[in-house]
Amino acid sequence: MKNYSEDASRQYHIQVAKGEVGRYVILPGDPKRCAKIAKYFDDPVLVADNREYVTYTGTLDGVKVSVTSTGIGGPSASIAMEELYRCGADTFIRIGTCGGMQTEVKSGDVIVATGAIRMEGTSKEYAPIEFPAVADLSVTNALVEAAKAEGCQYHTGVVQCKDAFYGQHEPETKPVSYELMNKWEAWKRMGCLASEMESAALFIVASHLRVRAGSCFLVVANQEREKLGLENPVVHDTEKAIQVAVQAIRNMIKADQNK
Ligand SMILES: O=P(O)(O)O[C@H]1O[C@H](CO)[C@@H](O)[C@H]1O
Ligand SMILES: O=c1cc[nH]c(=O)[nH]1
Repeated sequence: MKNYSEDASRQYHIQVAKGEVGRYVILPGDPKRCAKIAKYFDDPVLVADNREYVTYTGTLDGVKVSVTSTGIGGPSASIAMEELYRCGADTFIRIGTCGGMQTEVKSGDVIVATGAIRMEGTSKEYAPIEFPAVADLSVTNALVEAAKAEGCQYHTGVVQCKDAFYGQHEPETKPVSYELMNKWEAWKRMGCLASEMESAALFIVASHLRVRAGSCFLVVANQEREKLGLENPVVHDTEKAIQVAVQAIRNMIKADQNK
């Protein structure tokens, strides 16, 4: 593909060059989360800061690792993964925030996604809707092992992805969100744990590129608990979920070294 970047050695959006990232990359949505994640690396260096894409590279257990923010939604997340892949990355862990959907999913809990509902647009430009958005098994196992080791309250299962954040939170005010309102009940009955915005696109792009991807999230709040009058504080501290993602990368490094 033609590279539109002024500096042709750098990817157009993330402004990273080949070799500047490790094969293991943590993907938060929020660019401000990158510095918090890089603090867990040895010798972290800011590689690039362009648009919503902030990248740091350092090491974990002597192995080169990176963090790149993806911004909000599938379009920018897919760009991050495609360009990071061109720079040498092949193992990705998204660490995000989500809204709980099952009553047992509480604010502050951690979710590890095993798959994602493709109610967003980006993944449909990569694969027919029949192809499932599934997390890589080795990354998912590494995340579960990490969640156990970190001693957090965690859940594993399917998450839902959409493009309209306010379609999730105020569907009754948005006529075209009727489809989402109806399907929301079906997803809940099928056990869908939480809603967020990037994993479906990331899992499908990962399948397309034949790379490994998984996701973990902090549950910020749960609108279903709110509706039932159950306790539902808002939690913003992503530190525990970050620690799970970092430990999962360490687990992946170890597993890959023992192959
Ligand atoms: O906290 P991040 O990683 O951005 O993830 C969630 O938060 C944003 C919406 O507030 C969406 O990107 C959603 O997926
Ligand atoms: O409810 C929520 C919280 C975070 N992110 C989402 O997409 N939804």
